[in-house]
Amino acid sequence: MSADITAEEAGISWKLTALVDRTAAEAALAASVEDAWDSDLVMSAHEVEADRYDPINAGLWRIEAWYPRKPDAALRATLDTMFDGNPPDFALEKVEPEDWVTISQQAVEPVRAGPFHIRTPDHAAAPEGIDLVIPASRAFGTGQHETTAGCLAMLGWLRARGVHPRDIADIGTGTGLLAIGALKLFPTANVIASDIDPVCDEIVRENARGNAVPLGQRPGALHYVTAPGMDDPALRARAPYDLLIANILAGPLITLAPDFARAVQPGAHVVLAGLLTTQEARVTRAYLQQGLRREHRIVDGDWSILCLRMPAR
Ligand SMILES: C[S@@+](CC[C@H](N)C(=O)[O-])C[C@H]1O[C@@H](n2cnc3c(N)ncnc32)[C@H](O)[C@@H]1O
Repeated sequence: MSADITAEEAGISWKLTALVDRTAAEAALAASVEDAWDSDLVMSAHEVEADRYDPINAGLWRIEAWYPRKPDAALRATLDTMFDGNPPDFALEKVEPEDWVTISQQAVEPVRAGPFHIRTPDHAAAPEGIDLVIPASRAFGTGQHETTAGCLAMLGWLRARGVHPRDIADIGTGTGLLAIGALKLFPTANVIASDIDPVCDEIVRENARGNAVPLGQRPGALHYVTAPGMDDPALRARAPYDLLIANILAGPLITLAPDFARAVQPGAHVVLAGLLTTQEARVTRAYLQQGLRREHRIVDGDWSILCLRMPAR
């Protein structure tokens, strides 16, 4: 690293780990969403399962958190908020930069999710199922993750119930997989996909071409924009949507609830993912407060995938 590049710019981050009881873990998760999620700390918590390597800590919760800078006063203040002035002793580990997305996508095996079969170009098409081809890339969304697979399964569930959306938005599209899947299921829909990360622009376009999905602003085509949340003229102009999909994270999903509710029409479905089962109640509450109703949920491991609906007039 050269002297004038900061550790953060070089991609170095710090991982914090601690074991706490369930009450402390749940209070910290709640605070991470409601009070401090806009800090740079990203946190998850999982109950420690009893196994032969760790029988003693079974029942405790392992908190894992990542911070993009060397731990500082701002981090201490955030942890004080999360743990009500009494944070546990965190073990600290420096994490060297790696292209985690690409690494996690190497050697990915084909996945079945709802009516879809997702594979890389190295694998053969399956004899049945809607074939989606997504090569490894620097964006999230190969179908391997529970949240992506759950969203695809939720699209299949909607289709099986006779839902035929015409105006679809996929917010936080990553590789574009959900938007492309939506177009395969609903081939005459207007589909717009967006991501806050500019790297997705080229990747979504390549994946659209690789799956014979036309790009453009007409029915049956995919339009892509780089934007945070709904903050883009094209996203606003195409509203109201009758299907909005967002696989992001619990904190942003809660913050975006009013924007999403404003962007959908009566009777519209909203598919949300990126939330742990422990975060489901808080995310659901944010959307119920905006007038939506619960329609369906899929739970896969620690992850919940929600389908909510704006009541028809
Ligand atoms: C978990 S990935 C999901 C990718 C893909 N939709 C899938 O289901 O696999 C979340 C994506 O949301 C994007 N994202 C995060 N916050 C966002 C925001 N406020 N607005 C738009 N995109 C966001 C990230 O850059 C990332 O690509």
